[in-house]
Amino acid sequence: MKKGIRGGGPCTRQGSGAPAPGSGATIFALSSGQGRCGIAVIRTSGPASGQALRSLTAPRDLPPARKACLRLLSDPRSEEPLDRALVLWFPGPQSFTGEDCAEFHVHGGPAVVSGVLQALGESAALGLSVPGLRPAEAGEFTRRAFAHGKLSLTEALAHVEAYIDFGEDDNLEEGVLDQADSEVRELEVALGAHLRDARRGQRLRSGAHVVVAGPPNAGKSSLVNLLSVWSGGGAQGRVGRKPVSIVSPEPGTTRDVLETPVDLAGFPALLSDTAGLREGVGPVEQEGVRRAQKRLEQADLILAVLDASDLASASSCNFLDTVVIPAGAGSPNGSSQRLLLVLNKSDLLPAGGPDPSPDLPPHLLLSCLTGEGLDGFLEALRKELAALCGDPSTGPPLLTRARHQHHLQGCLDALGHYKQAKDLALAAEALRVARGHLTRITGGGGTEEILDIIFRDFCVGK
Ligand SMILES: Nc1nc2c(ncn2[C@@H]2O[C@H](COP(=O)(O)OP(=O)(O)OP(=O)(O)O)[C@@H](O)[C@H]2O)c(=O)[nH]1
Ligand SMILES: [K+]
Ligand SMILES: [Mg+2]
Repeated sequence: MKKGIRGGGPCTRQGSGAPAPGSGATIFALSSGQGRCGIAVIRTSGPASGQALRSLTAPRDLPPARKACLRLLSDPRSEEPLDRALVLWFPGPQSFTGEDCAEFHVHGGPAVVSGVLQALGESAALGLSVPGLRPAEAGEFTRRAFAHGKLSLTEALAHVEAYIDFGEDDNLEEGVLDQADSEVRELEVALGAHLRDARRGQRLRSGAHVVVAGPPNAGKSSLVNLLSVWSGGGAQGRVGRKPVSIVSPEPGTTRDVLETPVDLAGFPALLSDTAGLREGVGPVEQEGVRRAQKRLEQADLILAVLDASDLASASSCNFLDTVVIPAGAGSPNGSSQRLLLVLNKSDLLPAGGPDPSPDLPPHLLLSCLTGEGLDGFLEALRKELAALCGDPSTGPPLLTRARHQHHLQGCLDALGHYKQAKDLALAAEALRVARGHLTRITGGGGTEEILDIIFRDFCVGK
């Protein structure tokens, strides 16, 4: 029954000459197998389907939607009876193609079938009451179904396979390939987005890397301690954690990277305090600066801290130029590193005075000393983390399992092979591999569903 795929030969990946979908014409075709069978199904698709149905069953009205009714079919021109048949009316968009469709289930003898097909064709030729009715091109029903979004990707792949396996007769479903190409492109985009989500899922499980950086004495360690206490529940009245970093008025207090696991608004994070970034210092502090810079590169989120009352200093300007501005303009390595700019020590500014830095990139004013601006800062932080980790309550489903990631990547690779395949057999094989990966993610059901489609639409193996 199954012939297996063909290699090379005339079977190249070229589209059929079938008209573009949605050209407005109403098409008809025998959609069950040719030859002797108990019941033959003749389908129409397009705006004149209702009229076609009425003209063959005159003087009766359209049957109720999607209900099989027994009707006497007769030739609209000669009024000669053709057959007693079951007819079905599928008003679009709830139909196979998405357009108005009609089905005639006639007794399968060749005389009856050709009589009905002829009647449909003649009614068009005579321009009786059914304008624009013509025989369907090969694959045209499927193409229309695609055009109206009626075929899922799995179905599309099944159609392509069916074409390879069974399409050696005249009923070539070539048009389906163009559609499969565009479906594959869409799928590639969607898979790429899901794979990027995979990193977000990892962050959600193991914590985002949040690195506090800035020039010396900006108040980085003060902010780390504040967050650490707050995340320990201090702000909610529970017992706070002990401060972890040494705070002092002496610039260059923090010399090493200090890590604290914290829970920020429900998001796990690894918070790193770092040495103040400056040049021209002794070897120990220099090493601290080197480590700070290394840690910055690994950050998912940079909390950039400046002293709001010291924005014009060389170290502030240098930090803005080398860290803040480049991150704002999109990180150099194209990663999804984010940055939140905090102007600390707002208590040192004149009360209610103008923003000291209207020219800076978007920023928040905060005082670690008085707690002023803390709520706004925490809310901004929560948003950043939600963007990084994916908000489980609102975001897209996260890929948290490595197995999913593996199969998505496998599918994406196979789609790449599909696009490069010069030969239809290789293209189909790539699609099989791609679909195999997908069904392993979605779990079961795939093969049965696909066989269903093959048998329904291609009437193979009756
Ligand atoms: N007025 C005021 N002083 C602050 C504020 N935050 C921190 N300070 C003070 O600023 C000084 C430096 O604070 P740190 O937290 O040690 O600053 P740092 O950025 O970690 O400094 P280094 O580790 O030396 O780079 C300390 O004396 C803090 O008490 C604030 O919001 N307002
Ligand atoms: K300090
Ligand atoms: Mg410090």
